[in-house]
Amino acid sequence: MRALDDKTSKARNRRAIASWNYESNITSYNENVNLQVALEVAEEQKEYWKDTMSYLWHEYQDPDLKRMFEKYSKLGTAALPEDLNERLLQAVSNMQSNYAKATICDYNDKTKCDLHVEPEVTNIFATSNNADELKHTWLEWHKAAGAVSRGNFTEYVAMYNEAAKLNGYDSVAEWWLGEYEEPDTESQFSDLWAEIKPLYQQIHAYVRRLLRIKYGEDVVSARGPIPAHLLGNIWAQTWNNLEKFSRPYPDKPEVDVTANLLAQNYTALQMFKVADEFFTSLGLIPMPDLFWERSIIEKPDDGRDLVCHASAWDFYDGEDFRIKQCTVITDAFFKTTHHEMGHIQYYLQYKDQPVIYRSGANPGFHEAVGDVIALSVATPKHLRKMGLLQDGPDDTESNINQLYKMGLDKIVFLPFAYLLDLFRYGVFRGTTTNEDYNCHFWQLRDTIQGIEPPAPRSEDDFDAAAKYHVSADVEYARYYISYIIQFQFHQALCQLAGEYNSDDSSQLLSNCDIYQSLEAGQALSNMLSLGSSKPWPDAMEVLTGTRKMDASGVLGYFKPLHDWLKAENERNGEFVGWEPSTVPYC
Ligand SMILES: C=C(C[SeH])C(=O)N1CCC[C@H]1C(=O)O
Ligand SMILES: [Zn+2]
Repeated sequence: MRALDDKTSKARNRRAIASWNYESNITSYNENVNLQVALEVAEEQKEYWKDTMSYLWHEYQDPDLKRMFEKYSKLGTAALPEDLNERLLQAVSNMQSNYAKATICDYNDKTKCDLHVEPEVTNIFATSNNADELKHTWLEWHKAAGAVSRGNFTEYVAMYNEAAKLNGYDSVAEWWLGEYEEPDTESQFSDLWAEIKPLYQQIHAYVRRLLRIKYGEDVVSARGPIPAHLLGNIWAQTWNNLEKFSRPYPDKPEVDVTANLLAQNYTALQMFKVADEFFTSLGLIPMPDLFWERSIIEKPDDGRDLVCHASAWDFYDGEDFRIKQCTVITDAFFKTTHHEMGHIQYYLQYKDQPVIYRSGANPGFHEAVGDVIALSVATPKHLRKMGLLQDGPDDTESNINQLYKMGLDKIVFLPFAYLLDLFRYGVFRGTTTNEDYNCHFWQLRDTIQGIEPPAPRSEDDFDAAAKYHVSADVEYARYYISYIIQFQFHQALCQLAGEYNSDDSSQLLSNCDIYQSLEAGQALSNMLSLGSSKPWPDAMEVLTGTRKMDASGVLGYFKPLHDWLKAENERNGEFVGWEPSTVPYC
């Protein structure tokens, strides 16, 4: 096992270096080297795999050894014959490169056609109140980043499904769901959504009313879905840019730190240093020197093409861990910095595990670590401690405003994250074919998320690929699960930090800040250091004492807001829920 571990560590290290070089500087040379290294490593893995499978590991009694062999037995895409693996890698590389290089023309200045999704398109959606500008930008981005990738996506699905079958799965859908290691994972996901949906419908109805007032009845209907281009985000996945004009108590101060970050001349490096200090205040591991030397934390200004979408990297040598993000000094990026640093902390916590166990207990765990920390950072109490928020009232109205701001990020995100992989499960299983990609995508957006496209859509479009993770082959249920379990983790950590007691209604979970709690830090470390060496319920139990992913955390956290929204929607006679869209999209 030791020898296999070393070989696997070196192989993964080689792959990570080639991928990093390509994604941080997209040239045809770097793209080809990345492809070649991936193919070479796949051939090496095939050799190790034949040798590993020569052992009668199914008979082993030692559960740990058996778990390791079980994980090694999944060869992944390396199971493909080399020519099919090359086609798969090329298809993903084409989509990823297209997404990274995609640019559109500005609405106001038709000669300015160098707008990327980060930072320009993101900034337009954060600041514009011009429905026509937003519609133009939405349509242009979905054409440049989505429709173009339809052919490569179809090739990717075919090759990836071949690999799934060679790994013993009916399709990639079962492979992705298999990463959660429970036979009823798919119904667990659906049951969780059924519990959360009523809360989402309330915030959806409240926001739709205010958008109707702002843009008028003929743009935002009273009983229909909300047009996707009016929600402050190019994918309509989080709506926090609507907080300014829609918070429940507008006369109470807004809780957005962007202005203060800028006023205090925060740099990207300072945001990273502040995030690092929160983790070390819990007794967790500081970012190593190599991290500060090799990370890319701002968009390079040398005109290169690169993948700007934030990412955290493990180079599987126990020393080299990096973040790559095109940081902009905003409230949103302050959160993203903590999110990415949560990945690095997890890598550091399990770096002494066998390589095969150096991953999250399940994919949702990895996405939850940084967000759990950010739940404490985002409290007015903590932001004031950091001098990022003026002193202000700590009354019920302010708490509702705070919960609303959090809800525009966390509640709103859940149906989006859930449907993105419902869509791809259908594609991988063949119930959605390339004749109805866009029709089925918008049926899910309409029925589950209650949003509609700003203009008619057809199969000349392919809007799903305009989302990074679809173009870059990144599974997305991990975020859906993260946004549920992070509240279970937060509750456990807050109790350990003495910041929350379920019997004491005066201590709100949404006002808990675990900063400097060594007890909380130790409990978190005890869970993270396991990596994927144990089934995720064991890891969950170490921190929370429970073995289930359940919605009680998120529903408990937002209960005061849920009650307020119900009363407010009733008071306004607002229709809760939505009728099917009348915009043609099939
Ligand atoms: C920040 C990352 C890198 Se793992 C990310 O992709 N996230 C974090 C929130 C959800 C998802 C997204 O941006 O769509
Ligand atoms: Zn992440």
